Amino acid sequence: MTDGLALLGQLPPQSQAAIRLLWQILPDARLVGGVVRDLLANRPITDVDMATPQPPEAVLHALQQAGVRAVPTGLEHGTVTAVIDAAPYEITTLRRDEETDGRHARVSWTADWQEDAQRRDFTINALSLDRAGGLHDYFGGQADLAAGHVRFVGDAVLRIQEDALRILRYFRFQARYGRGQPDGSALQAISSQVALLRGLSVERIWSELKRILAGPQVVETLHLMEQAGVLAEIMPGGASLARLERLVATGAPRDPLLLLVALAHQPRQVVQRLKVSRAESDFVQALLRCFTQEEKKLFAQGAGEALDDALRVLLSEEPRQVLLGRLWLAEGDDAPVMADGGASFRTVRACLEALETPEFPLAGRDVLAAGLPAGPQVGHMLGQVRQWWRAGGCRAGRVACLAQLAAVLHAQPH
Ligand SMILES: Nc1ccn([C@@H]2O[C@H](COP(=O)(O)OP(=O)(O)OP(=O)(O)O)[C@@H](O)[C@H]2O)c(=O)n1
Repeated sequence: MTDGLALLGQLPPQSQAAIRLLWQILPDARLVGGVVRDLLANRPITDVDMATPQPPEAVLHALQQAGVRAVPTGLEHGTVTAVIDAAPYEITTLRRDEETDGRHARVSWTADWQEDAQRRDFTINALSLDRAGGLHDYFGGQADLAAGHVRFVGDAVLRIQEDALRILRYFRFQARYGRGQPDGSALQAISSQVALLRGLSVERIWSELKRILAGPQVVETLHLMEQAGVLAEIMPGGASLARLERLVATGAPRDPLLLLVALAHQPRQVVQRLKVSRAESDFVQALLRCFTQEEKKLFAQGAGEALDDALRVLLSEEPRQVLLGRLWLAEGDDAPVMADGGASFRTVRACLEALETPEFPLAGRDVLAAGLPAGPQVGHMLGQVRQWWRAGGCRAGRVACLAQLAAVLHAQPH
């Protein structure tokens, strides 16, 4: 028999020690769900879930007896969270669904591992790993994972009706693990249940969509979502894949927000409706600003001092990631009108990457030290010198800026 821990080599040492301790306290517990899938797929582990045939009160008691902090995070669902070295480990009692309305399930405990596996969404998520290293695979999940098949456990329609988020989870796993011909019956089931997506919170939709957009098989997966009528449901204002495909084909970074802008017809409307975070929304708004005709003309000229100056000025205003993202979008859209079919965009990107972010070298105290009394004119004066600094391609250093400040002050009417 292999030691269960021997398979955990890719986990950080802290998690390995925690699981070792939990297996000492609850020897019949198993690792379940995503952690087993990702261990087998050799992928980074995000969180560790365990299941046990012990009822939650017994789990709570055993952990407390062993001196482990235990929080009853969802006793009615059988979940106790052990906190070890400030990291949470969810331990859930094996469950069977008594009834569900698609959002809330009434559950009862069971000691039957297969029954618990049967209520999970996909075969690749229904695997469990015991302390002795035994892998329990009731529905062929290991073979599906190896073959890149995402299959529902049992009846796909029922699984979706239990929780409509599973429609998006299906595509998330498809984008991450899917290979070859997708399961036709799953797609048919999804098409028939697509209206259930309307009952999901926008936060849950966005969280899944972001992960779909980050998946290696994003293009193929979005095509499936389009065919199944899912994209139309979750993208207000509509979506089309051509621009995103061009972006991916040119080798753009797989940034979910960049891909979202390329995908959505109305990206502003989408980020508003999906209630994305403030930082994400700001990033999208910034990506959507277009380069001016003058900037594009400069880009078309290729590398040189004028381009470096223009890019330095842009960098003094906006984060590098935004500018790079906007360049990728512009390349996809404008390559045909550029004389060299987009080669200059590559040059512009390379120049941008090579430049340091310019920092305006003066602050308010320099204006005060130059003799101006405190007040709104300090900011005004700084602004004037900054404008001069930008007009010169943000090249001037501190000494030159101080000289310019003195000159502007001198020229002021007294
Ligand atoms: N709608 C859902 C959500 C979760 N699960 C089950 O609960 C496990 C844990 O779910 P979650 O932590 O949300 O996702 P993971 O599969 O663990 O994936 P990841 O950790 O990458 O988010 C899943 O593997 C699956 O067995 C399910 O059956 N149906």
